[in-house]
Amino acid sequence: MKREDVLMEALPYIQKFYGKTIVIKLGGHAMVDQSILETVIRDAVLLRYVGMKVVLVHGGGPEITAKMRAMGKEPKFVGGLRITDPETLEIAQMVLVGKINDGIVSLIANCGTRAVGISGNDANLLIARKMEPQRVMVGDVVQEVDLGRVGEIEEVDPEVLHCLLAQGYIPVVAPMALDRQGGSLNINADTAAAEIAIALRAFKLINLTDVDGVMNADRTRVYHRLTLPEAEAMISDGTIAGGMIPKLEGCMKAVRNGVTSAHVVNGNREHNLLLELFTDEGVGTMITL
Ligand SMILES: Nc1ncnc2c1ncn2[C@@H]1O[C@H](COP(=O)(O)OP(=O)(O)O)[C@@H](O)[C@H]1O
Ligand SMILES: CC(=O)N[C@@H](CCC(=O)OP(=O)(O)O)C(=O)O
Repeated sequence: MKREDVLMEALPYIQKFYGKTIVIKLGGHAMVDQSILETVIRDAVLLRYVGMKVVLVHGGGPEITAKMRAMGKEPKFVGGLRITDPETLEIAQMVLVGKINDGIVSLIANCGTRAVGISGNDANLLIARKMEPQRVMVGDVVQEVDLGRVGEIEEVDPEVLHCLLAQGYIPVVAPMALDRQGGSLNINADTAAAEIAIALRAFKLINLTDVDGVMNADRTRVYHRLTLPEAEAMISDGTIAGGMIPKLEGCMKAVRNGVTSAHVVNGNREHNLLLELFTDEGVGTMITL
């Protein structure tokens, strides 16, 4: 395809998305290569300059895991959620807020754009309550597992994001929340991104991760489009596992609550964000009603 054709293919999409809000979730597994991360950030800045309101929500699971191991702690997950004792909460806060959030803001600044890093703790953005113990199968027996300081989002106050977007800043959000007593809770970043997309009445939620999209059970095929019933069936029959569970559940909740489409895209391939948004065929999985 000629270079001018590429630009012309993008035009109807640029027109359609102009002025719309897009929430981009940057998964920890999509941030392992610094040079690719830099291209993702440049793509996000481009979206901002073609008129979209861009909000970034980031994860950092692999880095939290690495830091825990370095401190002699073995991470444990239930349904893709990290069991978070008080020490793990401190590590998560340090990694997510102190390191990753700050790093993304700096990368955006390097692209000549102003970003503001916040966490869900700021300005009542995310209010959560401690998650109820989860039932898990251990052998043939159902056991209840307390996840510790893991939060379930109860309320989102998007005012701070509206203010930042109106002033032209790119908000960069770390997935923490406060409970009603002012204590911090660890929030899965996919869930945080979905709730923020809903509260902002975003047009799109894009999940950047390390696989080409939602795949079948033996991981040989990527689904380019999924409806809610299809996605639900894949969760029930166990095709969806680990970190993909909160991701797909977040996408489904977003779509059920007014977000036009939610996407799962491989963020480890350069410019996939632009290709998903601005080409006819896209590159990942698009989830719609
Ligand atoms: N059906 C599925 N299709 C694609 N990926 C899946 C599926 N089920 C589980 N996964 C796993 O989900 C992972 C992505 O979730 P996660 O590790 O939490 O990523 P991130 O850190 O980007 O949020 C993939 O690397 C893959 O191993
Ligand atoms: C409760 C819970 O699991 N919180 C996540 C927060 C970070 C995250 O979600 O990072 P990814 O997007 O890279 O997976 C965690 O501690 O790993």
